[in-house]
Amino acid sequence: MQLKLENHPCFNDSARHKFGRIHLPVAPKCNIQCNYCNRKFDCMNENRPGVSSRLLSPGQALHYLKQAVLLSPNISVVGIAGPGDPFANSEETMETLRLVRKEFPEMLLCVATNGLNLMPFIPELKELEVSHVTITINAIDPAIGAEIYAWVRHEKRMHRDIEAAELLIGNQLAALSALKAAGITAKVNTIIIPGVNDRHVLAVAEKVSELGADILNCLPYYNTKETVFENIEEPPADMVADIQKATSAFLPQMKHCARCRADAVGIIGEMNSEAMTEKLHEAARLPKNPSETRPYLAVTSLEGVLVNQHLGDADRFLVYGMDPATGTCSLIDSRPAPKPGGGQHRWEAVADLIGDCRALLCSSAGDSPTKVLNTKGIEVMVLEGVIEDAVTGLFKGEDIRHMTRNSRKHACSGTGGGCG
Ligand SMILES: C[S@@+](CC[C@H](N)C(=O)[O-])C[C@H]1O[C@@H](n2cnc3c(N)ncnc32)[C@H](O)[C@@H]1O
Ligand code: SF4
Ligand code: SF4
Repeated sequence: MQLKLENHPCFNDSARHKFGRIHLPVAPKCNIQCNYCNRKFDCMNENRPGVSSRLLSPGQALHYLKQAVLLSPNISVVGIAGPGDPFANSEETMETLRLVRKEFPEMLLCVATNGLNLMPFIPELKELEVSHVTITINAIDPAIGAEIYAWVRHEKRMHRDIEAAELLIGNQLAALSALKAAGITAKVNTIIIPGVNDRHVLAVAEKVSELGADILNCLPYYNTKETVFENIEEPPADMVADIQKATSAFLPQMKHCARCRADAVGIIGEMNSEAMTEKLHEAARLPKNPSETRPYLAVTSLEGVLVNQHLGDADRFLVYGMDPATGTCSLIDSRPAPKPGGGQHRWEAVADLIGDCRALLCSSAGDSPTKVLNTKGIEVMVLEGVIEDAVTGLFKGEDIRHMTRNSRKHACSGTGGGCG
């Protein structure tokens, strides 16, 4: 199938009023922290990068896409742009791209990334005919990069200061060259941050043009609360225009970027419609794999109010269901746990016991039971808090990462979403 590359509304100015894009919010985590990005808040009226009203699994995303194209048949591009970084969630990202490519052979595929972990995936992106990739490159000088990035986490190691910026910039530039070698159209996003990199954008443009970038998107930084840069003013329009003019000596410019949400859908610049938002929320309420029928959630709890018991200590599993008519959750069963001992067999018995549950919620769990339950299709979610809040949130497809115990370890596994 010949893809119609000219129909991408972000890369082709003349296509933007005719064709729409859809962002599938399947990538919540990020592997770096930009000092201007906060993905914690979502307000449906807020149109900024890094926010998404729901998160989807790859299966849910495919279901949503099928509904979305019925409502908006002019969608020509499926993109993954967060809410975090596609390649900090590489399994979910690649699985989503595979599912979409299989079901929609004519669709343009697009990803927007910080580029840190892009390189290993370029061969498969090429194979899947992902035609457009955006890398956000805000600096090529590590001293300036060190002011923009609080930290970078790569291959299980944390990096800070100049070392972090050097690693990130090195990987970004190498990935850009590799994208071009693979024949993929590459856009570079550079966020203009007054007093930080505004005098450096020209140098970025020159370097990325040398490496073969196809188009540059110099977009104004958006002032966002609860970020390191929250006291920096947004750049005035004339600063943005001057930078775009100067950098056009090196590269064609994208000037109509709307700094979209990670769940943006439809024509660029228009708000998501209510009907579309309802489809997104509906998809998020489905089981992670929508073709599975596992209607319940299992919980371990000492007293039946809080998720507060280690899986290994559970003497019974509380099973919760949701009444789709009323949207209310209730306890439907309490199932005695198999007796301790028996190693692997005990966990297999637990998996059978709660085989109608899509996930087990507990305050901690060992690697071995987690593995057995995962293999049987039951997700083990380690979290703490009120049972009712957790199960209602999960059944409704809401973001409950504030309850997960891992979320307290790394600031950037917070909520939210956006693209480039
Ligand atoms: C939310 S990110 C998701 C994709 C990927 N993590 C990245 O950074 O390219 C999408 C785009 O939004 C931009 N962005 C995030 N917060 C922003 C802000 N406060 N102002 C302007 N652009 C922002 C990012 O720099 C990136 O170009
Ligand atoms: S999601 Fe994108 S913009 Fe936000 S911290 Fe990660 S890389 Fe930076
Ligand atoms: S954020 Fe900019 S590049 Fe990304 S989809 Fe919106 S308009 Fe296109």
